[in-house]
Amino acid sequence: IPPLDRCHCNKIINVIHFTCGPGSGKGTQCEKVVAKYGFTHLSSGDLLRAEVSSGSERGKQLAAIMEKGELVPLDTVLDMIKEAMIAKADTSKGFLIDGYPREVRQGEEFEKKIGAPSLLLYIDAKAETMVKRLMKRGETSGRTDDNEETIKKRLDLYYKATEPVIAFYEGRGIVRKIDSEGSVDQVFSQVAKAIDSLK
Ligand SMILES: Nc1nc2c(ncn2[C@@H]2O[C@H](COP(=O)(O)OP(=O)(O)O)[C@@H](O)[C@H]2O)c(=O)[nH]1
Ligand SMILES: Nc1ncnc2c1ncn2[C@@H]1O[C@H](COP(=O)(O)OP(=O)(O)O)[C@@H](O)[C@H]1O
Ligand SMILES: [Mg+2]
Repeated sequence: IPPLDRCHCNKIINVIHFTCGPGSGKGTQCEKVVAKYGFTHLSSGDLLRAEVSSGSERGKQLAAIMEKGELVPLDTVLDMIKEAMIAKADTSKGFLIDGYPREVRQGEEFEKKIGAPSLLLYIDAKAETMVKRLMKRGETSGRTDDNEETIKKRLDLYYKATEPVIAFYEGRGIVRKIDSEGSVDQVFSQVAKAIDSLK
């Protein structure tokens, strides 16, 4: 995929990363942000699951990694996001990148190849809250990674690889920490306040 040419880069406005734990409510909150602000929601997990359901050879390799709760190769997920952003660059009001970065070097690569984020939203949820929500979601999601064993691995990976991302961006003053222990609407009002602070 060609690097983002200058004109596309100029159009990549307002990149907001949603970087928080599995089951913290990223997907739920992104849906509400899209409804209110019209941003383009790109979920790394959804892009990967689409590749898996295409039945491609690459999809099979990705499925094997995802069901173990491990990270897929950086270039794979970054290229998917970049491709999706280029496709929408001309009309997008801003990008909500859900589930990326999941480790510091993903953030660094994103900035090299696409651009710097304006905001990093971090929903702070207790481990037991995330487990409870994912187990509940697993009853209907049909996802191969919403089971007790994989959830535990995803949480371990989150604390080891993803939480350092928050500290990495904290230094730049673009992190907004959201308390997850309220209702979906209470969480969303904090998310909206953080986005409104961008204006
Ligand atoms: N009780 C409760 N459940 C929530 C809340 N936000 C999301 N959920 C549920 O928790 C599960 C995980 O939410 P999701 O948005 O998929 O989180 P993600 O894994 O971070 O993308 C889903 O079943 C949601 O319906 C919340 O604020 N309160
Ligand atoms: N940025 C990423 N880097 C590497 N792997 C990823 C990334 N985003 C998603 N994945 C893979 O897809 C799986 C599901 O991600 P996602 O749908 O964001 O989960 P959730 O919404 O439950 O937090 C992850 O456990 C991981 O295997
Ligand atoms: Mg999600």
